[in-house]
Amino acid sequence: MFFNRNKSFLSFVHRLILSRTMVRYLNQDEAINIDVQLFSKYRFSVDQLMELAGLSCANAIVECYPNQKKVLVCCGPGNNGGDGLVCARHLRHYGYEPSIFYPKRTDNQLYQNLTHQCQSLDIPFIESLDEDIINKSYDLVVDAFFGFSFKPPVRDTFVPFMKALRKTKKPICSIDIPSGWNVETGKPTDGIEPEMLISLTAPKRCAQSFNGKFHYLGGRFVPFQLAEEFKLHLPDFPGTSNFVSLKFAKSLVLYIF
Ligand SMILES: NC(=O)C1=CN([C@@H]2O[C@H](COP(=O)(O)OP(=O)(O)OC[C@H]3O[C@@H](n4cnc5c(N)ncnc54)[C@H](O)[C@@H]3O)[C@@H](O)[C@H]2O)[C@@H](O)CC1
Ligand SMILES: [K+]
Repeated sequence: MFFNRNKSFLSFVHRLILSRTMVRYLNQDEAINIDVQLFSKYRFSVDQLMELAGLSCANAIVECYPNQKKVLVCCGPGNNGGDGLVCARHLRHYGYEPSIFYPKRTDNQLYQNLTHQCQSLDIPFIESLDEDIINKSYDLVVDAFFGFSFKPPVRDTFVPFMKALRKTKKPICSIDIPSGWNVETGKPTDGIEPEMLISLTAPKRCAQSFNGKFHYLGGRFVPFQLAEEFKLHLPDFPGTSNFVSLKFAKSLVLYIF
C-alpha cells in the first residue's frame, strides 16, 4: 500500500516535472500559423474548435470555482469572444448563472448563432460595464475580450472595459491570453491580473510571466502530427479530461495535503 502510494507519487511528480519543463511557449506568429494549419491542412471548422475550446474552459472553471456561480463573461469581437460565448452556454448547463457583456458584436452567422443559443437559455446580456457592476453582481469574471491576434494598444472603445477588469476585486479567468497583454512580452504596466489563465492549443509566451493561482491548458484537439511539427511538447491530459494543469507547485501541494 505504502509502496504503491510512493510509486504513484513518484510517477505523478515525474509527469508534472515533464509537463512543466517540456511544454513550449509560442510566439504570436506560431500561434497564428497553427491556427491556419488547423483550418486548412487539418480541415477543422471554426465552430468545431471553438466548441471544444469553450467547453474545456467551462470545465476548468468548474474545477477551480465550484461555488462562484454568478459569472460575467466578457466577450470581444473575434474568436476569443466566441470561446467566451460557448463557455457561457456550458456554464449555464452546469447550473451556473452566467451573464454576458458583448459590446462589439460580429455580423457573422457563427456569432449570431452562438448569441442566439445563449439567449435561448435565458442568459442575460448586459449593456454596460464598470468595476462597481462587477463587484456588486458577480463572483467571477471570464475574460474573453482578446486572444492571440491582439495587437496593443487597446483601442478607445475597449479602454473603459479593460479599466473595469483592472479595478475589480473579483477574480478573473482569462481565456487563452490575459486581454490587453502583449502576446509575447506579457503584462503592460497597466495590465489586468487574472487569477486563472486557460491557455488553448499551447501556451503563448506571455504565459511565462503569468503569476496567478491557476494555469491550465485546454482544448484537447491538436493533431499529433501538428504537435510534432511545431514541437509543442504538450503534457498528457488526465483520463478523458479536456484540460490539464500547467502549474507545478500548486498541483504538488494539493497532492500532498
Ligand atoms: N487556433 C486555435 O487553436 C484556436 C483558437 N481559438 C480562439 O481564437 C483566438 C484567436 O482569435 P482571433 O484570431 O479571431 O482573434 P482575437 O479574438 O484574439 O482578436 C481579434 C479581434 O480583436 C480585435 N483587436 C485586435 N487588437 C485590438 C486592440 N488593440 N484593441 C481593440 N480590438 C483589437 C480585432 O479587430 C479582432 O476583431 C484564440 O486566442 C482562441 O481564444 C479557439 O476558438 C479555438 C482554437
Ligand atoms: K482573453
